[in-house]
Amino acid sequence: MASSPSPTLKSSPTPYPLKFPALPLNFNLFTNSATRSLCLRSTRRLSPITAALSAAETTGTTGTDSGKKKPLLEVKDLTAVIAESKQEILKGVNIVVYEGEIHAIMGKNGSGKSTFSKVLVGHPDYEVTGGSVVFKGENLLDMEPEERSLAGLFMSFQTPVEIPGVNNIDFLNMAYNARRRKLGLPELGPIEFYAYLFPKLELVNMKSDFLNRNVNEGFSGGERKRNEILQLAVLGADMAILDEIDSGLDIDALKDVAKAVNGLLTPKNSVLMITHYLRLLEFIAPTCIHIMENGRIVKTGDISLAKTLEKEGYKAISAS
Ligand SMILES: Nc1ncnc2c1ncn2[C@@H]1O[C@H](COP(=O)(O)OP(=O)(O)OP(=O)(O)O)[C@@H](O)[C@H]1O
Repeated sequence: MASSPSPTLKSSPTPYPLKFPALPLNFNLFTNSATRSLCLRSTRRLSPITAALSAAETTGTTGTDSGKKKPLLEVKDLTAVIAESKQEILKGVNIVVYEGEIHAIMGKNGSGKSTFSKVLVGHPDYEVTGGSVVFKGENLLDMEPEERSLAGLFMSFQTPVEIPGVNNIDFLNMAYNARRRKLGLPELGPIEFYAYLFPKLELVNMKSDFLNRNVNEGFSGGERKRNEILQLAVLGADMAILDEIDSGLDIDALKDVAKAVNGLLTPKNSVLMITHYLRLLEFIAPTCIHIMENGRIVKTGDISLAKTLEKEGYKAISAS
């Protein structure tokens, strides 16, 4: 993202062993105009850099019209089952995320939000049974999980995993260098890497002690979340999927994480975040909020949807 030298980096070398099934997909791009019109794209709160670039856009100095943004992620009629039991969880998800946008997915427990994000990154627990996913113009479903992350997809999991015996800085250095190798760039040695890493630590307001601890081992819930954002800051992404990044965070940590995410935003990258609470959305202003119910997005709107939810609960907006 903004502070990363490379815009398309991987969250963690998650070596999912299973091959994702290739599907007969329609490669045509599509526009979900109904969803677009329900989002308040003009009211997104922007980071200072983004705001400056957007201001330049409106005065025409960059030559890019924000109305002509490219779609980054296009999901059409996506259905998926649990690989083992074949139970259908996603029952036709439709969503389009354009460059520079922040989308939030909310929904009752068990509605399919995490499953959707895990299907996007190619988690082997799920099998896609229909629909299409186009990421940066390419068929995402045809890519291996590692290729997806190399293509610029980052996912911060709801429960970040521990990696015993591997310390944080070595892990980050290894993952970052793996990415540089893929890009044909020289690897960074420990000293150079530390110089690159240090400002990212400041960005997430994380103490350097955490670098020498094993990845997530003994980390509190909040520290794990902060560490996930550190990985995002180090590795970068075109699209960051943040699954309940706010859970377990105290108010100061929430502000730090939100500030870090906002600081990583550029007009070119996007965030898809899953949350239950309005409070995160007050710090990271979303372009659109989608409500997921029973494996489908049943409503799309602006921040007022989250405010209604907070006040009245899901009965106020339920489709059923
Ligand atoms: N690997 C799995 N094995 C068995 N059931 C699963 C699996 N993955 C998802 N499910 C089931 O699918 C449904 C959707 O789960 P998912 O985690 O996507 O919901 P969610 O909307 O993210 O919920 P929450 O808000 O509680 O995190 C749930 O009923 C869950 O138990």
